[in-house]
Amino acid sequence: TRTTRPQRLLKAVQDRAIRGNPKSVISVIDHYCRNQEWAMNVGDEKGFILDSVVSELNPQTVLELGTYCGYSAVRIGRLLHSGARLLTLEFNPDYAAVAREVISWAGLENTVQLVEGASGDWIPRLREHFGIHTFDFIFLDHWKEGYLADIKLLEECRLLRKGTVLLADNVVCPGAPDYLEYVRKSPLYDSRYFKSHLEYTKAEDGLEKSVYLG
Ligand SMILES: CCc1ncnc2c1ncn2[C@@H]1O[C@H](/C=C/CNC(=O)c2cc(-c3ccc(F)cc3)cc(O)c2O)[C@@H](O)[C@H]1O
Ligand SMILES: [Mg+2]
Repeated sequence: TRTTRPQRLLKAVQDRAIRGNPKSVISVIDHYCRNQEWAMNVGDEKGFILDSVVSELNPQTVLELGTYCGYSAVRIGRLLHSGARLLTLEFNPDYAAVAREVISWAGLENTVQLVEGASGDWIPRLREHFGIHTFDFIFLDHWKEGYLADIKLLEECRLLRKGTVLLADNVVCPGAPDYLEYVRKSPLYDSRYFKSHLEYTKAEDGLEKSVYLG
């Protein structure tokens, strides 16, 4: 049977990237997705904005919603300092299997932990299961209609603290209108839009950065 898109992306990483070198894993995926087969990674242009937010914050505890092939987990994980941890949630077992390989090829298996399952099931259990108190940084890149429910659940579970930064991908394309309205109207957040482009294309897209005011 045919391979899947994520499996073909993984093969490109294994064939072309240098083991243990996150930078080469990132550039191989970007080159492959720009020149051979598009995939819904945050990509290099929005990825540069993601890098600057993470580098400025220097977070110790990070949560990612929606691992897919692990591109943004590698992007974020490579910037974390020793002792810092990224938990990434992915409910599709096939995507999770590919992402584990990509994360391992980048040599980030001790920094990035992939947890298989639905965000709504796992968020209420993160404290007791992983000893997490609160998150410093959260990257939202899963189903766009799930963003709003998950940010409210994170509030309810008290996993946000004064200054927690949430960064949401695709707030223009495909769009997350209910999430945008919420974070921009709520007095709990200080929100701003970083205009960019949809990965590997000229279409507009952007990231919404929201700081929880607590
Ligand atoms: C149940 C909660 C829950 N819990 C845990 N994991 C979950 C989950 N819900 C989903 N997942 C996983 O997350 C990833 C989904 C990501 C969804 N992303 C886009 O749809 C998207 C689309 C475009 C675009 C496509 C086509 C265009 F023409 C334009 C733009 C561009 C982008 O950057 C995009 O991120 C997959 O791995 C899911 O298995
Ligand atoms: Mg995305």
